[in-house]
Amino acid sequence: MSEIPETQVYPIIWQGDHVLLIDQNRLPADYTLVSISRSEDMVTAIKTLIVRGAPAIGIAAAYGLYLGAREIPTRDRQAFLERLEAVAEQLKETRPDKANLAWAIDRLMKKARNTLGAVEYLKQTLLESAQALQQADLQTCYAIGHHGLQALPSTPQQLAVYTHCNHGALAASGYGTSLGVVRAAWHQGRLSRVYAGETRPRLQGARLTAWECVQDGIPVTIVADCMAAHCMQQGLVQAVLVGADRIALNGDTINKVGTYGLALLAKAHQIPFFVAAPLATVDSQLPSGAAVTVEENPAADIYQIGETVIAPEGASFYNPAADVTPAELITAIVTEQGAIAPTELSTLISNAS
Ligand SMILES: CSC[C@@H](O)[C@@H](O)C(=O)COP(=O)(O)O
Repeated sequence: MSEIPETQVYPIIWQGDHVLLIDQNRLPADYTLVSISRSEDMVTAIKTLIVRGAPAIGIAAAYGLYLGAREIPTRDRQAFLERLEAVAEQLKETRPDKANLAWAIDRLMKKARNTLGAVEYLKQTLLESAQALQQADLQTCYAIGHHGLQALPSTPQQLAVYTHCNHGALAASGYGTSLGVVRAAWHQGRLSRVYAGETRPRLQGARLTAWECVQDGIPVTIVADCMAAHCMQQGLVQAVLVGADRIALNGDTINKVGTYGLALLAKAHQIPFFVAAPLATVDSQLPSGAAVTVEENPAADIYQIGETVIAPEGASFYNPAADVTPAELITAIVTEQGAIAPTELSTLISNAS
């Protein structure tokens, strides 16, 4: 693997007895750290998108579980595990679309149940497990960056890529999934520019992806979402890179609303469309995306921008958080184990488990 450049952005920082989160709602205007000492505050931070992006949410929730465990006074192991289960459920309900959330919580709960010893020891084990998860995710992001770089079209020598939402360092433990591929390409001289779709309504592309690119000196052009087709038609981009909230076993991918439209456009313009995500984002209980229902976000996201109302009274609003991209529109899914065709995913998962 080529040398891994350092990234300066770590959205979740364990500070000895509490967690610091970069407040992603305030970027890029303000770089503010929010201190989280209680599980309940982590629940709020995830629900309000202070921390966001599927892998980052998984890690934040893992720390949230430890913070919740710390608050449980009993020394009785069974009673402790029962109360911990309730904390786990509360965390899992925060943003259920994100596969990494249940994945992380289930892993820690299994660890707690299978660890022998006193309650205090279980608590310490939960903290160490959350930290290990965070470290492993960073390595995963580096591996995704490496494999994604190999999967990019070999010509032209320098590519411009189109991205949607934010799947960068801010959305993981650092470095990023799809934006990890961007970083790897940039450091290998294979990237000319990122076209960051602004990603209405919450503007994660304009606010967060563009901010990360600027921090790293990566040339970035922000476009409104409605300009994607035009950019492709004009030959401005040679690949589309997105992340994933959840991937079904057949490769159907649930991600920020707008992803499906981009996949259709990429196919129409014969541009490769890559999904980059850790295997933790694959839901082994989900055979396909056919029956998936997605979260809906508040109507206010649509009828106002900041504090300004932009829509007439009397209109109604529809604000799905995500959409489903059928596997046949995806050129490759880039995981920490390599870039594969969506049809190869179920075999990879059964070999990994
Ligand atoms: C590496 S993050 C992958 C996805 O979670 C990402 O693409 C995305 O859609 C994030 O949505 P968000 O609603 O901002 O959490």
